[in-house]
Amino acid sequence: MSLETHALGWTTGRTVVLQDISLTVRPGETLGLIGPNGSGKSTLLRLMAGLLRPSTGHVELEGRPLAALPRREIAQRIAWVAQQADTSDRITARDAVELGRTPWLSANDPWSPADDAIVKGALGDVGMGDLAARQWCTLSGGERQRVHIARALAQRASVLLLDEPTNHLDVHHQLSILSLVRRLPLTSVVALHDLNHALGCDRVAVLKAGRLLALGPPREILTPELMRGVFDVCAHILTDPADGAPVLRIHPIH
Ligand SMILES: Nc1ncnc2c1ncn2[C@@H]1O[C@H](COP(=O)(O)OP(=O)(O)OP(=O)(O)O)[C@@H](O)[C@H]1O
Repeated sequence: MSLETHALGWTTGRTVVLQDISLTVRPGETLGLIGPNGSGKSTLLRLMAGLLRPSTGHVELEGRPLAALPRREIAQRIAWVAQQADTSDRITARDAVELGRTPWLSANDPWSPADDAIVKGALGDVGMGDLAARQWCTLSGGERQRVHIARALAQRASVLLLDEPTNHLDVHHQLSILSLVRRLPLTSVVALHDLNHALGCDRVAVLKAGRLLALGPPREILTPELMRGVFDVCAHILTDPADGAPVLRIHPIH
């Protein structure tokens, strides 16, 4: 399912946070969203998710304006994993993942064994099957993050929007979650700080000060010049002699 932004902008008070963002997320691709702190990544994701109303421009889902779609349909099509989301409710990990099925339930479509299977599968996909019965408040930050991702997977949406999903995760789970996202037959947009993770995306979009600076395959976009201009670092791509994979070496300019 394609997701497009057309001249999208968001202003709060006198601050222009995002300006003139036009891009197409292609069906099935994983698009990495990168940029320095405060460049507008979360704001762009929230606009794409329909959680914020654009000040200018609009978002289209499969050619239809997001603003014209009913909330329930948006929830069936777009799953969103926030950077930080918490709850003080007394719920288990499984309860949290079951919330992902909400957009699909109705009086005519009550909870069924198929929903149980989807929830179980999603918990297993993020390696949380063994902790399904644990109370939310007893989970570590990384375990909570994995449950959030499982909740989004259980939603069975066609578009997955993730805001720094590797936050709190140990290196094993960072890699397994990102490779899971890449393998899923979904259209995904992932805000990332680790540029080596961005190298694994189909394409990257680079934001700076609320503007889209570049969009394309990571090896073409992440040039030493761009990395210096956007992130104020020296960086170049090396090739791992073991398997030929690209690796970004990053160091300070001075
Ligand atoms: N509600 C708001 N009111 C005022 N300023 C805001 C608001 N929301 C976002 N901003 C500002 O907009 C800018 C972009 O914020 P955003 O969270 O989108 O950036 P980001 O690229 O996701 O940053 P980070 O990498 O630090 O998570 C920041 O300067 C932020 O302070």
